[in-house]
Amino acid sequence: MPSEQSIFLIGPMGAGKTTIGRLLSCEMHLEFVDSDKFIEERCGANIPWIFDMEGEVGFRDREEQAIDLLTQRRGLVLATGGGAVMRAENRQHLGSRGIVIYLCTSVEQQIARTSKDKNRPLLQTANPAQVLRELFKKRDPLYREVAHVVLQTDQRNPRWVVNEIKKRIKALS
Ligand SMILES: Nc1ncnc2c1ncn2[C@@H]1O[C@H](COP(=O)(O)OP(=O)(O)O)[C@@H](O)[C@H]1O
Ligand SMILES: O=C(O)C1=C[C@@H](OP(=O)(O)O)[C@@H](O)[C@H](O)C1
Ligand SMILES: [Mg+2]
Repeated sequence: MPSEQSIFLIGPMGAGKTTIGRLLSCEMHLEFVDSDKFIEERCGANIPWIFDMEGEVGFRDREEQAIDLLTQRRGLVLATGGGAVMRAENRQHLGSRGIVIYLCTSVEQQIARTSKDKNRPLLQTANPAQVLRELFKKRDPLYREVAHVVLQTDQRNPRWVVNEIKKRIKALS
């Protein structure tokens, strides 16, 4: 892969985008950016606060700006937020500016990985599994539309996922 190529991780909450992205960037000696962290730093507030004060639309507007800026950078591993694929502009930027990896996972695994974390506003409900199932129905086709590589991560440890991504990227060239 040309060294300046960027890698964009997409997929639902708890798929491991942030965790895998950080590890992958170390292994490949690329810069790592998490779009949620980038938004929080630019805004000076955390994601729950942005959802509270500006609503989901306010967050999505910030996310769209972040995705546009970050996908223009070269040599980056970018972990996106799970809803980034909802806007067509984001899909266009992700799909055309780098290699897009869809990290898939089951709702059961998502619940296991996210239940102790209170920083995902969409999951602070009585029935997060139901929310995740509905989001999956809407978003899975969008993840697949934009992905160059689709990888199932259930029961796979982060090290395995990173190695598999490296293999799959090599196979693309
Ligand atoms: N492949 C994996 N195996 C085991 N635990 C994982 C794996 N991927 C992520 N995790 C754990 O799941 C939680 C959520 O991961 P995170 O990277 O924040 O997901 P995302 O950014 O896709 O929402 C973290 O505690 C992380 O350590
Ligand atoms: O799926 C979503 O709509 C969201 C996913 C979160 O990121 P992770 O996928 O990294 O948890 C974060 O962007 C925000 O809470 C909304
Ligand atoms: Mg994340």
